[in-house]
Amino acid sequence: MESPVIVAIDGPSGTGKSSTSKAVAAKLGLSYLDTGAQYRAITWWMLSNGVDVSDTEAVANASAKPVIVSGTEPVGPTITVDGEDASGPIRTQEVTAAVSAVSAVPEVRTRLVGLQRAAAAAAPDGIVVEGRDIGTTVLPDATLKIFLTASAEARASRRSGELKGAQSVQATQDALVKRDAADSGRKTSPLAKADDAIEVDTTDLSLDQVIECIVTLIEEKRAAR
Ligand SMILES: Nc1ncnc2c1ncn2[C@@H]1O[C@H](COP(=O)(O)OP(=O)(O)OP(=O)(O)O)[C@@H](O)[C@H]1O
Ligand SMILES: Nc1ccn([C@H]2C[C@H](O)[C@@H](COP(=O)(O)O)O2)c(=O)n1
Repeated sequence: MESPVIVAIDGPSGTGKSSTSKAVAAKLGLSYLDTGAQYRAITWWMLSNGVDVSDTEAVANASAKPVIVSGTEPVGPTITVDGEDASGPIRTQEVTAAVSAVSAVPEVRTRLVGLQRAAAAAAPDGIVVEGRDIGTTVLPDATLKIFLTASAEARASRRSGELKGAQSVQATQDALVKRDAADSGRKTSPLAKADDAIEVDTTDLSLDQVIECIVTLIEEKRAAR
């Protein structure tokens, strides 16, 4: 029997990690894990439970409390916090504005990295895991590591399409760049490309082209085993 294939997909915000990872996993019959959703979920719990997210010690002390469960089916990934569906609330502007501060706290990262490694170990045929530190820290022995990039302009224009004009493209771009700087600048496992990751610049590629490129790279890795 073939050993499970583990794919790490990292990169800055809005480069297409979620859309690409879900589609690749669905095409190849693999599980899928959105680790950003887990950082958002713990942030939502902190905000909902009156924890001051700028107080590192308070966040660290509370980090073991929420029960976070991720469903890894790529066509319908789920996330619950203390048994409650969190898929909507974790996408609010309030959570987006606070998530970088919470995810910089080492105790939060230790807790979630444990969940992420457990999910990868439990995936029967393999998994596509997306985030910021998957190739560098969470799954350093992944079969394939991809680092997605795209220009700030392309990423802002993609996100603005989703927000349907609720925010100007420039404001969206400023927020993306600010979050990337915080995620890249933190001490504990910052957003970074692993030395052995393949960089794919998606600025001028359609989503289908990116998906095809990564499926091909996985098939090449499988054939070489
Ligand atoms: N290659 C592409 N061309 C055009 N649009 C794309 C491409 N890839 C993704 N998109 C679109 O860009 C938006 C952001 O994509 P997605 O949510 O997958 O990015 P992400 O890297 O996971 O972002 P985040 O880190 O903020 O969660 C989505 O609307 C998606 O449909
Ligand atoms: N492996 C990860 C995944 C995510 N984060 C943090 C940093 C992001 O700004 C935030 C939200 O992620 P998104 O939903 O935009 O993918 O979560 C991290 O630190 N490490």
